Amino acid sequence: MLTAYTSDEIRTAERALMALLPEGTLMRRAATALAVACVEALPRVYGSRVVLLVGSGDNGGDALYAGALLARRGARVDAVLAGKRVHEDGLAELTRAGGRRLGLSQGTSDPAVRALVDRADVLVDGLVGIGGTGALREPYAGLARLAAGAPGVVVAVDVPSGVDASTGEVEGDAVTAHLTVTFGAAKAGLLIDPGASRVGALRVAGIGLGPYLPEPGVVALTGPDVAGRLPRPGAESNKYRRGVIGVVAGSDRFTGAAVLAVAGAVRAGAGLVRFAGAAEPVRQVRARWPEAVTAVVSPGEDVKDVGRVQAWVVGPGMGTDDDAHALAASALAAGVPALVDADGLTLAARDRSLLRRAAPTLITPHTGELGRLLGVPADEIEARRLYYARRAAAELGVTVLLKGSTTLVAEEGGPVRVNLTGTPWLATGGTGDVLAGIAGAYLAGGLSALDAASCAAYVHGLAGRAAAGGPGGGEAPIAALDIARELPGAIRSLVAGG
Ligand SMILES: NC(=O)C1=CN([C@@H]2O[C@H](COP(=O)(O)OP(=O)(O)OC[C@H]3O[C@@H](n4cnc5c(N)ncnc54)[C@H](O)[C@@H]3O)[C@@H](O)[C@H]2O)[C@@H](O)CC1
Ligand SMILES: [K+]
Repeated sequence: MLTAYTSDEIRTAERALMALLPEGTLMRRAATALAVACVEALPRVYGSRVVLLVGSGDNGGDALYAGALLARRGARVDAVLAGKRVHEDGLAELTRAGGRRLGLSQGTSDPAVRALVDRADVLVDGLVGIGGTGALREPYAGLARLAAGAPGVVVAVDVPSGVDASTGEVEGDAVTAHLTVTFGAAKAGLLIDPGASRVGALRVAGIGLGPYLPEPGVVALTGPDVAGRLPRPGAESNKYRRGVIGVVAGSDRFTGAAVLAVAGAVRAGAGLVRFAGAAEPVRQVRARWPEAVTAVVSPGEDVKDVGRVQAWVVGPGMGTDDDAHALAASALAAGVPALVDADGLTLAARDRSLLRRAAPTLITPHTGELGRLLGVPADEIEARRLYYARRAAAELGVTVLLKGSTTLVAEEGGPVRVNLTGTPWLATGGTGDVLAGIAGAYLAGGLSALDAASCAAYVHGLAGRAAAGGPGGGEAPIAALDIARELPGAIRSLVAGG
């Protein structure tokens, strides 16, 4: 499991470790790791051009010491000093190694600065790290904008400047890096969008913090973590033991959501899928998925009559009228785990009592749906994903899988799980319905809501990548059913450790 921390947690651990080491040891460790990363990013060090954007704190100090190491190996190193202060020992070290310095007396539009940035093979962002607060101020903001047009490799020191290391929030301008070398442990903000998309490749450089770190507030499951959690049939299994999932989805107007949710459930390995809905989606599910047991439910009928179910998925494409409400309410009245998605969430935004259940409840909103549930604009949720995922879990008393650029799974009192698989091509209609089916199958298979949600997001992301990828490399658009098709292969390779 990958663990990630806030700036304060990192600082506390650093202080504890620093107290035991000679002064400057940690910075030298950090700078060495940074220099190694720069060396690896360059075709050759000797004669290459390295430009350091140096802020006034220790983040700038790291850049200066790393610059000194690169200068000693024959790189031409220029430091652009952006702050009112500078790490004096670091600057002295760079100067001794033959590096040069440039002030910003003429501001960030200084042609000399622009020329340096334009010709840099590697641009090192040492403006701010975990000491950054709020939006980048000038002249740092101007340098971040300049870095955006840099033709060379942009390497961020600890954190891309402008990204909140604790949350991933980005208030103003921020550096977009090709590579981020972060020290001691991952920071939560490097894993969560919008910050995560500024990070590029992430390298965690050990500096010995491990024993001093607290329980993490943010974690990410790795392949083996997911493989070890997935329900797997044993010799004693039968379809009922493996988990019967009930799906309430689709309507006479929207039939595709029903087919897709059932596809996810079947392909994720549910023992049995029971589908309950209006006549037209039932017809379509039957035609596409003969494995599913279907029942037409007329308005006013109770879904409990369709047979035994170990977890319900309620919502995709079911509509939001009174009949849909009654149907959702009858499924959610069951004392088994339930997943509420899509139209089910719109219904719950109007009538929160739908989510007040004794059995585990997992909701799978995108930012718009969560916005309606919490009464907050969607773009506000997009900007502060970690905060709102946690808040929703606490306020609604449910497990929350917040979909989007980085999927988060939050439950009150525990660390938030970030999903690291996926591809931007997944942002297309119907993929959420497949995800609901997968997570529902895992709930029915006995996983907790937290594990069902995070394992489903992981395999859904893997299958999405497989669907988008081709034999020649690169990625192409995908359709939601492609994800269901790729699920068995994705799960097979995951379980095999591939
Ligand atoms: N503490 C330690 O033991 C270690 C720290 N290291 C480095 O030290 C960094 C933290 O150093 P600092 O605590 O000095 O903090 P930073 O260097 O991250 O930033 C603080 C400086 O940036 C300015 N600043 C903050 N927010 C700003 C904004 N929005 N716009 C413009 N300027 C802003 C502050 O006025 C202050 O001068 C880490 O990220 C890491 O790079 C590493 O050397 C490893 C060891
Ligand atoms: K930085």
